[in-house]
Amino acid sequence: MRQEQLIFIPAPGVSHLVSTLEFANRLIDRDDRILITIVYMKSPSTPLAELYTRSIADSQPRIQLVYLPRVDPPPSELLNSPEKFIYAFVENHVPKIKDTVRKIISSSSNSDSARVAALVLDFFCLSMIDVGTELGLPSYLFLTFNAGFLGFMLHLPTRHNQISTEFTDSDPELSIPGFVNAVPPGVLPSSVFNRDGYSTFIKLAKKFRETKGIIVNTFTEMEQRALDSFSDGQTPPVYAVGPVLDLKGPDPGLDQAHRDNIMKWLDDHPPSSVVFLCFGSMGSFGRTQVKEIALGLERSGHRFLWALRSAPLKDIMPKGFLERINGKGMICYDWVPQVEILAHKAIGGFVSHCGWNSILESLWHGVPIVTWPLYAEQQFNAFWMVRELGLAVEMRLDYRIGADLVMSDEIERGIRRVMDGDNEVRNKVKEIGEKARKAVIDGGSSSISFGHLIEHMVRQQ
Ligand SMILES: O=c1ccn([C@@H]2O[C@H](COP(=O)(O)OP(=O)(O)O[C@H]3O[C@H](CO)[C@@H](O)[C@H](O)[C@H]3O)[C@@H](O)[C@H]2O)c(=O)[nH]1
Repeated sequence: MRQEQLIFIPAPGVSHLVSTLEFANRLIDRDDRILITIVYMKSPSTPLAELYTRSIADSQPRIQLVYLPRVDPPPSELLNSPEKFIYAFVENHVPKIKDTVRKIISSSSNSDSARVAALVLDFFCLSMIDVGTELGLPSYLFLTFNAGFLGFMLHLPTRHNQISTEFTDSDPELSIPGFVNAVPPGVLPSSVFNRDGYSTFIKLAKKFRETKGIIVNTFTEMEQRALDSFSDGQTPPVYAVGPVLDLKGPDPGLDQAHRDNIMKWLDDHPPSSVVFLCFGSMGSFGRTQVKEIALGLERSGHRFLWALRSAPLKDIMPKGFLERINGKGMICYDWVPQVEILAHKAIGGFVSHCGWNSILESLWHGVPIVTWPLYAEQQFNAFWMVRELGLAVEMRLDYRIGADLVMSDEIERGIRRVMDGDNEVRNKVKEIGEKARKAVIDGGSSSISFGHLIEHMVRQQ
């Protein structure tokens, strides 16, 4: 049996790795011929991502991890800017590693018993498609975002042909094939309002159609309309293979006592009575916003589990807050086992920044979200879930980190809306969660799509 090697080039953040590595595992489970090489970019700022990637590679002999040598990082003023991060990564970092990646791929020799079949690229690494082309290898995009966002990316070059400058707040709403509603510019990623960020988006968007296929972490039952719009004869085949979730969570080193403490606390509360607040791998707030959240939580009267993810801020909490919430609320200053928490029956709602993994994990467990997007494509995701799919309730759709404060009364209203609101969204979320589980089992839509993808990837040469 000839082995088929796939070379994955993921972005180094944990939230991109979590679905990418789970996808790699599923490919291996599905097909004995497949071997996977992960080309890993070490970064001192992502120790958890490295630990997680190592643990996956250690547990699966058919996944090989190749570390790229460190290169000088892009200037920190670019890396730390939400508008310029994509420009910094794509235009400054990726070019510095291209040669090494080319060498790694070239040295992954083809033989009678094994061949390199394809590259699997993250959105942020899509310009590596040039390396694939030089070496005569097909490239696939593994998109860690949703099909709605894919629709936006595929539409960008059309918009660019008419208006070739970055977006502005006064731009008209966008009409995108496959969308019910026009898209207000306020929900687009902040990078597209910046000249450099916009040019990077256009560059990447043009590459989408050069891929051999686009793999999306979604499922047909949820995003049928958007997915149908890609059968336009111009878009490469799109494979909806999700939800691709690691239900154990991307945190192999998490302290067991911390985990147990949270789970024990949840065990003491009635079903669907606790609202969970967590803002992804990087989301945190300044002191004044933290105080408003505390006030909003208290006024809502609901039990809560709040992943605050910053040093204990006892001095800025409202006076007497920590004593008053005793027993009714739990604040965690550290990473929490989010997937396990969402699976707990005590959780009744989720205040989320709308990262795509968080959304999928929440739907999977039938927990409705109230939207509080912060950066990246999260505003778009909030719009998509609330306005297009009716699968979340709105606190904010277009909030951006560092913008105005979200005041306690708005937070209180948002929490009440998700915890006490009518059951329409909750029921829809439960239903779609069941459909998600069916999609990935044998004969389900994503499982079938997965099969087509493997055929395409390993039989096409
Ligand atoms: O305390 C925590 C915080 C996060 N997580 C997990 O970390 C992942 C976070 O992923 P996601 O919800 O997608 O959020 P981000 O970390 O913000 O993800 C980035 O990557 C996503 C996928 O590409 C994008 O949708 C987001 O906008 C982008 O910010 C999820 O698996 C969470 O379960 C935990 O387990 N515990």
